[in-house]
Amino acid sequence: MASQREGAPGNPGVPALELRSIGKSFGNVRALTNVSLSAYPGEIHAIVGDNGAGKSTTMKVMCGIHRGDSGEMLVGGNPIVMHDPSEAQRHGIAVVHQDLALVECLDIATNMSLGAIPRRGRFFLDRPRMEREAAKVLDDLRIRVGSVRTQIGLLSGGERQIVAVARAVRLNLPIMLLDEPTAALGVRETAHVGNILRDLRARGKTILCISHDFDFVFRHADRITVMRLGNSIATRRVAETTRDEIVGLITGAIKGAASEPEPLS
Ligand SMILES: Nc1ncnc2c1ncn2[C@@H]1O[C@H](COP(=O)(O)OP(=O)(O)OP(=O)(O)O)[C@@H](O)[C@H]1O
Repeated sequence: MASQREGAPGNPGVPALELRSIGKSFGNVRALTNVSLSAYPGEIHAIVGDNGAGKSTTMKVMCGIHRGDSGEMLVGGNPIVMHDPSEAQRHGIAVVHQDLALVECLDIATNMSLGAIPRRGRFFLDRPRMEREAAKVLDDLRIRVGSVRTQIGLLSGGERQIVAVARAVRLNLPIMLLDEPTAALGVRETAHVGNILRDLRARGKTILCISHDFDFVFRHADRITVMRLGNSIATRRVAETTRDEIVGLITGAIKGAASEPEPLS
């Protein structure tokens, strides 16, 4: 059995989440040919690539929306098969989707509880607890979006994005997947999300994050996996690569190698 020390930040140990040679087609469209990556506890792992490279499809495989046609997914070293996205939480995976998946006509507290609604007895919604828990998570993350009774539809794009991140944080699961978490954010909010992810990393969580935002990736990520034409072609430590190298890998100007460095030295 893996010791606690193995999972600690700075020690490679067992990957929290691993993809091995995942392939996925939609009819005649080969979205993924061969995607392999390993993300470790205490790591922020960015996934980058050009439009259509297969990043979102990879994310959807990792959260149970799609199943690979080939290959394997492992959580904590154990192979898993998800039949439905609702199974992701059971495997310790929280997700922030690109479309945020928030319900506009519901308030912040309810949205933050979706998927894990606090109840009194079997049937009754525990509204006070729901509001208390949502307010505490927002407060802990120093997120100021007004009352938790505010309807999501009244929030700005950036505020919604932050609420979606807070909802995933509230689940307190070991693995967090984020698809373009800073897409709608200004400079200050982007820095805030970066700090939230760093806090989670310090608590030993595994963060996998699709991003086009190189500033964000180079400031916050530990490693970067580059995808190209449905393949994971390279994984680099941020400390040991450059933007030029990553751009070269994305565009094909630099050929990827099969080798994958261990997470942190
Ligand atoms: N449900 C689907 N049905 C058919 N083709 C799909 C489907 N989902 C993705 N694809 C195709 O798979 C390929 C990879 O798409 P994917 O969305 O994973 O790329 P991406 O790297 O996330 O791109 P972007 O940065 O533009 O979001 C594309 O050719 C896309 O058209």
